[in-house]
Amino acid sequence: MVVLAKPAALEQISLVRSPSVEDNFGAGLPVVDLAADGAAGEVVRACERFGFFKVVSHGVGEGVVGRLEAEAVRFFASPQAAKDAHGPASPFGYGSKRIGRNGDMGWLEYLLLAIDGASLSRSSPAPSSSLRDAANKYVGAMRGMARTVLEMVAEGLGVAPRGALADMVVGDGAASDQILRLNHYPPCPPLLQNLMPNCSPTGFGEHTDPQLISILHSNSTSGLQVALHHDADAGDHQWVTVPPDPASFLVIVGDSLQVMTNGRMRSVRHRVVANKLKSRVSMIYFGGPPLEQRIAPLRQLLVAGVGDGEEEEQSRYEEFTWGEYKKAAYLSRLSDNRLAPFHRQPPPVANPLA
Ligand SMILES: C=C1C[C@]23C[C@@]1(O)CC[C@H]2[C@@]12CC[C@H](O)[C@@](C)(C(=O)O1)[C@H]2[C@@H]3C(=O)O
Ligand SMILES: O=C(O)CCC(=O)C(=O)O
Ligand SMILES: [Fe+2]
Repeated sequence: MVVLAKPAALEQISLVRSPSVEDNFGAGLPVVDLAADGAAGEVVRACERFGFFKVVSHGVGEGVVGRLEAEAVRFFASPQAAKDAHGPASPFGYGSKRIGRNGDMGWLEYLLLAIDGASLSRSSPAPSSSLRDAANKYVGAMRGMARTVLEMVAEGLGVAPRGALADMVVGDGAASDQILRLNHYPPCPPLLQNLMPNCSPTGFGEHTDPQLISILHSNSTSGLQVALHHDADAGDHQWVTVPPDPASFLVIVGDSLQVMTNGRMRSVRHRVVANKLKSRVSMIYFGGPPLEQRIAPLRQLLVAGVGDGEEEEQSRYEEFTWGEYKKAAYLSRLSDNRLAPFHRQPPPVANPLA
């Protein structure tokens, strides 16, 4: 028997089947033109069916994106010692391979930056003033897009006021919990390709994002896969590659939005597989509410369509605050189903024979 040993650099990083063109999302990829009439309905449909969508006509200038991406590339290309000076990530700062503090590993390096209001937090310093300036402009653009999308979610669901969700994340007075993440996935090491040509290292293991929404941009290197929904929780899912498009963004539904819509919208499981030939660089804005925000279904969704004498829809989740959920999330492994402990048991069905 021939036993193939993984290259040492990849120890503890799981391998997955290398994606092929057949795994690509084809014409069914949900795309929303944010400037089109009826966009709010399209946003809701995509979030309910897939838990994510691609955004075009977003109005974010190429320069804003290009400048931060160039800063990220420059930072990741700097000497290891210079990068390590900004780490280890705990959770903010520079991290390499280690994701979170519970043993998850990936073929990537990253910079996790806290956001305070409309700009980077002074308490988790950026590596340079030029990166900070570029990141602040980018964060401004992401906050604008988060507002537009969350207002469309409210409008499309018939929830008033339009700002009910958006204000939690980007409201003027809200001490919301936002994060900016810059990821760099080097190409798969040639040694592994020679040994196991059909396998690729996991860049970022499968997970759902805990916040309300995430807005993701990547360069033109593929790697992101989403689990097609039907029974993702039961482990019965198909990984589909989302073709990269640097001119667009992806909006991803997070666990908190799933709860606030009482499960109508589903947080989508996603992962990144390292590319065989090229580096992938991604930049993600995570929009979470203030720590004390109650995460529970929006009342108007529970009573919508309830007639006289009818009972309103029950929440499918135990109540919690974002602070409580975040604490539990950061104690969990990446692939855990973080909402499972908060699911309410369905009420017992009355026994007709009793
Ligand atoms: C393993 C982990 C990394 C993570 C915190 C966690 O314990 C579980 C959730 C992970 C995640 C996924 C989305 C974002 O990338 C992230 C910053 C977040 O808020 O939750 C990461 C966390 C992290 O990398 O620290
Ligand atoms: O890098 C990517 O494309 C996705 C990363 C991701 O899912 C995350 O940082 O939560
Ligand atoms: Fe994610």
